[in-house]
Amino acid sequence: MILFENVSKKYRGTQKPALDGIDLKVDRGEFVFIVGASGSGKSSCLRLILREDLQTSGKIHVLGQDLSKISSRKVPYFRRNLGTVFQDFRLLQNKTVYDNVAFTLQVIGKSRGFIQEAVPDTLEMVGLANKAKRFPHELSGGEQQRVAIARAIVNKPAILMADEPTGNLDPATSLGIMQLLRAINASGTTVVMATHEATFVDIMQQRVVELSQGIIVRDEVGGGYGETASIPVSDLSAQGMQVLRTTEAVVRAALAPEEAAMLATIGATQAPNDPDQDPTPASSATDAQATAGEAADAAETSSAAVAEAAADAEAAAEHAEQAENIETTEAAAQAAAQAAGEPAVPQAPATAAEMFQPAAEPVRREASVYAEPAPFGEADEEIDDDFTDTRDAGPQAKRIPSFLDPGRPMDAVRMSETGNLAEHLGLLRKNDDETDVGPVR
Ligand SMILES: Nc1ncnc2c1ncn2[C@@H]1O[C@H](COP(=O)(O)OP(=O)(O)OP(=O)(O)O)[C@@H](O)[C@H]1O
Repeated sequence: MILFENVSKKYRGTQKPALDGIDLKVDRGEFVFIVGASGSGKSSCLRLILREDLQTSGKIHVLGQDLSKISSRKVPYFRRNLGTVFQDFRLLQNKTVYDNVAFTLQVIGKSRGFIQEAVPDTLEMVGLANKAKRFPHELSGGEQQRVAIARAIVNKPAILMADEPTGNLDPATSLGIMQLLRAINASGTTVVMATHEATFVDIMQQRVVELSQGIIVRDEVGGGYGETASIPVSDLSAQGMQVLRTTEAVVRAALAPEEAAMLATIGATQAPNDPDQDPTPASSATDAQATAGEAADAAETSSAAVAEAAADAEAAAEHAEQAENIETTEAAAQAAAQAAGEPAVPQAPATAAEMFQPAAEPVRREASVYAEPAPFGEADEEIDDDFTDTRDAGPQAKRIPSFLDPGRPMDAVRMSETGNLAEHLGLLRKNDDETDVGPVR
């Protein structure tokens, strides 16, 4: 689906290439994080995939097309198959939420009937059905990013590219955005996301491609953010470590209600401990009711874990004033407050059960049904790409995210207390002089 062969990119007037001999293959349905310190080449990589720029050498194929052979005239057609989301949302300020999303379809000449159906469906999916008439300045940052995501997916792209989509958002809001991206991926869309958000990368356990000075230094399935892309561990005080751990504990705990709902849904439809099976909706009204009831029960149970994590985070936040080089204190406290007093994910589109139902059948039928994109040029004969296949057979489409795996223990707070999280994050390593100065988590 995306293939880089020995790709280099050198900008005019620069000494070193931004990308230096990159080989990368992304298959249909994958969720890939691209991580790395600032300036490592993440955005350059995304820009090449989008054909916003051309490589200096090497070959790039996306959706079966050799990008260097697509004429400028055909580039807009090519891009119809790619959705893009950026850190700064890039919404049209003088248009309503509805019109921002509809505009994408109007530009490419979709019929009014199609637009009238697709836009509400997509807004429903991102949880903004009731904000269709609002203008961007009337929305929170998280809501604006949801509009941007709706705009990116309304034309059912094969690939969703996200460049630091949570960069301007607080942890709790970011969590909702990540859940949304995960649901979109679960419906079959390939997601490629450049990010500095170590916590989410660690938790989601998807494929991680790490860049350092334009070179891929790691390509790992189910990886974490990695130390070289993170803060220098040696700089962390004990209190700082505690905050770091607690932040992840809070995020995990905040996920718990949804996990519980997911598990209840899965439990109603498939054998436990079988993460390879796709969750499918309940087969009858009775089943659906039972599932909803179980989800509610499970969510209630898990709220205790949320409260516990919140208390833990508040305690950590008190200590964190002394922690140098750590700016996550406020974020941890915010997440704690969210977890303690409000629904765990205030920006989430709906209840946990509703959130995950679209990832199964309804999404494929409605806003996330990814029809075959219209052809935009001659097919590349060299590459036997799966561009025209149906979308729901991707590897991730059949996979439950690993942290929702019923077989995986999920006592995040306990993990935090016992130091297992630190181990998971690689924070127990001593004398690590390989770390790069990256973003503060
Ligand atoms: N248009 C440009 N002209 C010249 N140099 C550029 C240009 N764009 C990027 N670079 C350089 O290429 C290198 C990689 O930049 P890139 O934006 O891809 O990194 P990044 O990993 O996305 O960084 P960040 O996380 O800060 O966004 C950097 O050294 C940057 O200065």
